[in-house]
Amino acid sequence: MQHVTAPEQASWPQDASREHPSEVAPITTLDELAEHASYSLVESLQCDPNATEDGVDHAPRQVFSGHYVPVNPTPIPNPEYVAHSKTLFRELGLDDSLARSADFMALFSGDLTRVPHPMRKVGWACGYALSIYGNEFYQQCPFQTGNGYGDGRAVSVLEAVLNGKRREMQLKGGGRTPYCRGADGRAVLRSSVREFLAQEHMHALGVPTSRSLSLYVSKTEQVQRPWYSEGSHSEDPDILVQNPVAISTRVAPSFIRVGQLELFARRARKQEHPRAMEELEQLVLHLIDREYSGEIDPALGTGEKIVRLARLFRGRLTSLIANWIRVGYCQGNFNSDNCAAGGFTLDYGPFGFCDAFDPAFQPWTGGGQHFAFLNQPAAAERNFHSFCSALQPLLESDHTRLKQLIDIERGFSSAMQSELEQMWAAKLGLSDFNEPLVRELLSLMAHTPVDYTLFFRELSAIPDDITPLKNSFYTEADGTGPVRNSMVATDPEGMNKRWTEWLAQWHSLIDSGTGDATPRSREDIARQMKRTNPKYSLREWFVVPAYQQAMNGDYSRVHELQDVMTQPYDEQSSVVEEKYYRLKPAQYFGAGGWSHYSCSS
Ligand SMILES: Nc1ncnc2c1ncn2[C@@H]1O[C@H](COP(=O)(O)OP(=O)(O)OP(=O)(O)O)[C@@H](O)[C@H]1O
Ligand SMILES: [Mg+2]
Repeated sequence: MQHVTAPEQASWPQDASREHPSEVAPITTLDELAEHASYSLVESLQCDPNATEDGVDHAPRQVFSGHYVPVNPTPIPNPEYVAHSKTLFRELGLDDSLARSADFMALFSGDLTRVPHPMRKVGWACGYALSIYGNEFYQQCPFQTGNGYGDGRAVSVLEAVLNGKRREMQLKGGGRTPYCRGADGRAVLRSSVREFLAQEHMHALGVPTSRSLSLYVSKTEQVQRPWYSEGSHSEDPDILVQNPVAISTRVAPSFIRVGQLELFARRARKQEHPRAMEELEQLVLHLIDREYSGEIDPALGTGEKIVRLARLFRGRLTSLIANWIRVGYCQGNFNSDNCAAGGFTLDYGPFGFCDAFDPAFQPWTGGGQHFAFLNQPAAAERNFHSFCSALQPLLESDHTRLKQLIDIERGFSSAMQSELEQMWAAKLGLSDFNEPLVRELLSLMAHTPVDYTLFFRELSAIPDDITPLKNSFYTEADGTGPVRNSMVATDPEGMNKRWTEWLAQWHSLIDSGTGDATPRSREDIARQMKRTNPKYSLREWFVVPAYQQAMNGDYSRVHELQDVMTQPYDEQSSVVEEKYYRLKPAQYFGAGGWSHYSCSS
């Protein structure tokens, strides 16, 4: 797990050599991949007793108990290869040729009928509950009970141990499940391209995340989704568009969400059935096994494991949120059902990367301010509350540990604060957090306004005066976008003065080396800052042309973005720089689909 720690250690890009499989020859066939299949979830957890074995279970219904439902994915017809992640293939020990091979493609476009033994011919979907900003919801369930909510279009198809790590592979858009709530179970190419690119970009940024394995599109099946007409500035979509359906496969140690623990805790609390408490405990122990086995000794008793789990998840979650803010990422809809209990980023639907810095940046119109960019620490705290509440029933008779759990929950905001302070210090090349410096910076950044990514990258060169920083300032005086009412428009001289004063203060801090055991040169500091502040981020206005072209069968832009965005800290070529190291053009501010969206699926 990456932590925002001392600047010397703040080297977020993953060490590629660690990801490379050992000398073992890469897997080139599905038969070889099948040898690694190992289904811990279905083997150790409870199946819905009302489920059919063949997984033909595609209509909305209530699932009252059990951790999973066997579900047969619905393949997309006439699948075509769009992309695969070479980086993840290498980590898993898969040969690139597999991605275009017929049987691999069949499996990861939803056809399990021909998979080799011991792969299972049926996938599985899980139920989960929803809390929005810490408040329990039932309304989203068609039965108003919570029993019909969960993986509505996500179907896991494989668990395998590859290169010594257990991974689950989950189709997104794999058709209807009992949790589909009457919807089509599909994902369109647009949203699939977004999620596919974003997952690998986040990994390259050094932010824990689910990963992208593959992306296939149907050449013949399309579905309708609400969207924006060309040039629309409306908040809500104003037209319906036909979109090809696609299946992307994501990979993680598990897909257990905070909402999933909540579902079982709610049942246990209400004693909905005789095995409810046991099912909650099984799920929690399974989570520990899948996500925390390296840090929690299996020999410990359950109570102690639970306390350690809470402490570890708190550490991962606070580090995750600090990393999101470090790279300008807004999840957009950080409910408990989009919060992975393993502490990594999950569900790239409503997300966006900040262009013009705004603490209230929120690309998803349905998300509200509570899930906005700098409110994410507070949203995470609510999810952590939901997480701890779900563990509580298991400690009811163990007062000492219950008290420890409560203390861990209470400590969230100071743990979060400390992660944020280390993150801001690292972004600024400092060893210590300096509150007035950061406060003034955030105010200046918002009021100027500046481009979040460009600003920190320009600053990373440690300029002598503010001239280079101005490359990151939005200056169009056309009264649109972020410039309206900004300092650039209303008080340019005052703005220059404040920036100059701020820069002088920052210079004096980096040159004084406060907090450093051995003083660092400006070159060292700049190097560290450039590994903390990415040069490239996956802005929506880069992704739109990529999915638009992909909808016409041209995937070259997707591949180009994949390439650029998986080396986000590197300078890259001048061609790349010209194209992707840029301020967002004024016409995209406020444009539906480019700056905001209400439908993310
Ligand atoms: N087209 C669809 N058909 C069936 N269920 C859907 C569809 N779109 C979304 N859902 C379900 O609605 C719920 C909320 O949607 P949300 O946008 O969070 O999900 P998502 O992007 O599909 O999910 P995930 O969190 O799995 O990445 C989820 O439980 C999801 O499975
Ligand atoms: Mg979701």
